[in-house]
Amino acid sequence: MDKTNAIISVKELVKKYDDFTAVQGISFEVYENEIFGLLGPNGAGKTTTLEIIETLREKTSGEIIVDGYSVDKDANKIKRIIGVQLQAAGYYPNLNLVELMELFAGLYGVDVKPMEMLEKVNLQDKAKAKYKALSGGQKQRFSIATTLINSPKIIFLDEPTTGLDPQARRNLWDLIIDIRNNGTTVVITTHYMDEAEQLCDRVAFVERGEIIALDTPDNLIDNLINSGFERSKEVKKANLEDVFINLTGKEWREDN
Ligand SMILES: Nc1ncnc2c1ncn2[C@@H]1O[C@H](COP(=O)(O)OP(=O)(O)OP(=O)(O)O)[C@@H](O)[C@H]1O
Repeated sequence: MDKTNAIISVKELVKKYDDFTAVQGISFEVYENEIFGLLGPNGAGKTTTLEIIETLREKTSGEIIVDGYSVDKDANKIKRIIGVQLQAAGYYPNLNLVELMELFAGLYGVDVKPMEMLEKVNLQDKAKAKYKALSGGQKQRFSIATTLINSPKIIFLDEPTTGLDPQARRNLWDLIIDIRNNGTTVVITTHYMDEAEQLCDRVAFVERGEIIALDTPDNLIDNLINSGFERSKEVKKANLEDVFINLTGKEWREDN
């Protein structure tokens, strides 16, 4: 696995909404086959940046290359090699999961076996269930399965675990790691720092449209400690989430 081959290259990206500059000339690379996290406060510019890379939003200036293709010249080629989560509103609530998979496969013009796609995200038992009858975790897993329909080289996940219980989050982490291990690059945004620490090979912190740090979670934490940082409270060897998982188990559950 060549970790230093850039599959996404963003140079001096600027996005203005009228006179407000949401993205202020950021540059970064995402390496092939890594899980890359975009972190930062609400309104920092993460979704804007992702949607410009996904060719869904126009940039103001800058250069973006995705797997050798420029967003300016080859947006359609980029669309073919990426997977993007749809907003839930895009799912017809009265179709079952197999029917929805067939619909999406038709839209992409690819031939996939719906059951195989559902198996990838452990939803084979829900094949005949309607989307609206799924739990929050199952909905997220289904939407991740739809990103894989066109066998993409890169998938983009915008806050995929927001609102999920601890087990469902961990199941989703395992799933995302599996997807990476099978050769797909993953770009993810999250507001959960424990999640970024567990999941991401590298993270970029975005603040007011600028990248203020970019490194592996380990290096960022070590740098902070080396600068003399100490937590104000002694950290115990377990936290309340460990208690939750210990009490309720961490295996796949019917409803998460
Ligand atoms: N279509 C738009 N028109 C005007 N301003 C916008 C538009 N979309 C986003 N913005 C503004 O751009 C800034 C960045 O928004 P963006 O959604 O990219 O942030 P974010 O980092 O993804 O935030 P969150 O964590 O809340 O999802 C915000 O101030 C937002 O209000």
